[in-house]
Amino acid sequence: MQILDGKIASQSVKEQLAAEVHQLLAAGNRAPHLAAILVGSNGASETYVASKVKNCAEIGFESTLIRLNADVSEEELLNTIRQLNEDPKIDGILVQLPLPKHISEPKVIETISAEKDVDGFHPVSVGRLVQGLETFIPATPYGIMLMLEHYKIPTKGKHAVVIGRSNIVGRPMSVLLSSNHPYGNCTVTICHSHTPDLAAVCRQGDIIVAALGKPEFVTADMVKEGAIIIDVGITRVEDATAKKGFRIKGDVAFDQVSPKASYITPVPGGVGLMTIAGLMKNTLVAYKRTLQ
Ligand SMILES: NC(=O)C1=CN([C@@H]2O[C@H](COP(=O)(O)OP(=O)(O)OC[C@H]3O[C@@H](n4cnc5c(N)ncnc54)[C@H](OP(=O)(O)O)[C@@H]3O)[C@@H](O)[C@H]2O)C=CC1
Ligand SMILES: Nc1nc(=O)c2c([nH]1)NC[C@@H]1CN(c3ccc(C(=O)N[C@@H](CCC(=O)O)C(=O)O)cc3)C=[N+]21
Repeated sequence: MQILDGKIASQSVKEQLAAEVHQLLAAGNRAPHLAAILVGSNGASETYVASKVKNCAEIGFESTLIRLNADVSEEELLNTIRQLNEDPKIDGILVQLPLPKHISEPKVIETISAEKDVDGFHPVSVGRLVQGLETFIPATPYGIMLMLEHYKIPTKGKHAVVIGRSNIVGRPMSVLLSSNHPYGNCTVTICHSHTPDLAAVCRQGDIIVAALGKPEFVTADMVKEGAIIIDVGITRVEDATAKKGFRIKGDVAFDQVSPKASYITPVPGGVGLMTIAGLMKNTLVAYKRTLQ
């Protein structure tokens, strides 16, 4: 069993990005610039956005964090996005999800200019992904592909079982794994809450991507010997003995599943870090298009 270390793999991606930014700056160009919008304050979202801002600084990107109150009107949020769309100094725009209930997420996502949609959530980006055209790939599935690439794990011809069909993880993941991509060409089964006998489906998986948001859902009896296990889940579970009063748990029962796996991603320290690397790569692409 080998652990797929998100720290090592994301560091390698970020070093490549930093080197590229260094060259661009030396040639007299401005720095790539990511704008992140955070509506309200939610502990987990705060952590992710802070991490995105910190990663931008590490690789030489500029970033702007725009904080809006939880009771901001939908129109005000849309206007903020429109201003960023028009701003030539901004290359990528990200609106942290989830949003408060009174705001329509699809409306917000469609308002972001497709050229700056570094999250890859815009219908144009999704359509291009499905058609196999060049596009912004949603950061988490992109990060998983980068992880497979870093560790050179062959996927061709394998049966991949993806648990979860969300727009941000499960659905785009299933599209990528089934696509004609160097780390795709899998036969994919996508599962959700109406899948009968999920355990039996999982046991057929040479690769399992767990993205359902239920801590330690995938247990050893659901996993084929030698399977590749990608754990996307991030759930904060209260734990009085932990430093911050909570622990982060993945969707896979790591201790019992890891002895059966050929490769497995830990949580934390796995897919989450690759997600940020994917976002940074998308931002650099958006930036480079503005130079042409
Ligand atoms: N590491 C990272 O970078 C990221 C981690 N995450 C984490 O990944 C997890 C999933 O996130 P996200 O996709 O946004 O979550 P959603 O809640 O949007 O989607 C969850 C999906 O899992 C399915 N599901 C839920 N329960 C079951 C079940 N018992 N059996 C089978 N399928 C089930 C749902 O089915 P149905 O559609 O039928 O409701 C749904 O399709 C969360 O823990 C989240 O925090 C998310 C983004 C990035
Ligand atoms: N518009 C939008 N884009 C997103 O990409 C997006 C989003 N909304 N909403 C929420 C999810 C979640 N997400 C994560 C990013 C980084 C880690 C991450 O860095 N995890 C680390 C640290 C975990 C921790 O300490 O909390 C790890 O797994 O080791 C996790 C999860 C991005 N998301």
